[in-house]
Amino acid sequence: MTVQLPGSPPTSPVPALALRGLAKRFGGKIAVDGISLDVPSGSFYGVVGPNGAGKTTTLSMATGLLRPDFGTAYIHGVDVWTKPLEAKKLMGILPDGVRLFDRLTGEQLVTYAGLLRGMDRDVVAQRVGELMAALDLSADAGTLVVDYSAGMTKKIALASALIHAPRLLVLDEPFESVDPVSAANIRGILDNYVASGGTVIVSSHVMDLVQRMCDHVAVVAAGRVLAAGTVDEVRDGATLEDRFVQLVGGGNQTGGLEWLRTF
Ligand SMILES: Nc1ncnc2c1ncn2[C@@H]1O[C@H](COP(=O)(O)OP(=O)(O)OP(=O)(O)O)[C@@H](O)[C@H]1O
Repeated sequence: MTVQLPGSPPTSPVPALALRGLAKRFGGKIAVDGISLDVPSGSFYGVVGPNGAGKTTTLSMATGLLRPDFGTAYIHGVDVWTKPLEAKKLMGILPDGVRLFDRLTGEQLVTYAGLLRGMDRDVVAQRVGELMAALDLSADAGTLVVDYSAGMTKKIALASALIHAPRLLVLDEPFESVDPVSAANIRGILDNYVASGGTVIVSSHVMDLVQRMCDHVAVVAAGRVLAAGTVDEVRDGATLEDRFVQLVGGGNQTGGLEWLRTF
């Protein structure tokens, strides 16, 4: 991946996701401060950054969930904000913290996601069964989503994002609350998906996971891209975690809080 200048069109070959000068302000707070980058087609791309860095805001603008103040996003060359229907067909999204229709059962929710995409009912039924089995949710297919645990909710939302076999998957914190066995299952599904030409973008705080799982990474802080490229380019001989701390700053702020040692 390369960082692009704001305003320049997507390069050839067409990236799976191209961001151009994205910016967003909430009141007096600049959440995203002009982010431009290309995510190559077929890459497994990590987006990392400290809390409040602007990752969710950037991914929301990239996927048509939040209108940018400036800039735009292209999915496989299709402008998300001028051709939203065409762009949305190309992607599956696992948003962070967005409410699901949780009065449906898990099976109904994923079926609904497929039918909303205009898919054939028989194809949907077959894929729902396969997805529930792959994500170890078959036994809870008939349980209301409102009664799912946090990890099960993540998995059913992921199934809903996968049902139409999109070319690009954008997953905000897909492993949060997910147990290690399920996380390994999900990683296996995503690895196969990338191996067959799909593109995955994940945001995560777990550097070790990103280093092992992704081939590209962008480090975002204070609404800007601090570094982006292949994981090996960005970590530059160090671990991704050490490089992250170096880039973002902070580190050992363990002074103070003496009162915590007074019991
Ligand atoms: N709807 C909103 N209204 C006001 N401020 C917001 C809103 N959404 C995000 N922000 C602010 O924008 C900044 C970026 O938030 P964002 O959620 O994009 O960060 P993040 O990198 O995803 O953080 P985290 O890793 O903690 O999930 C933060 O300062 C946050 O408080």
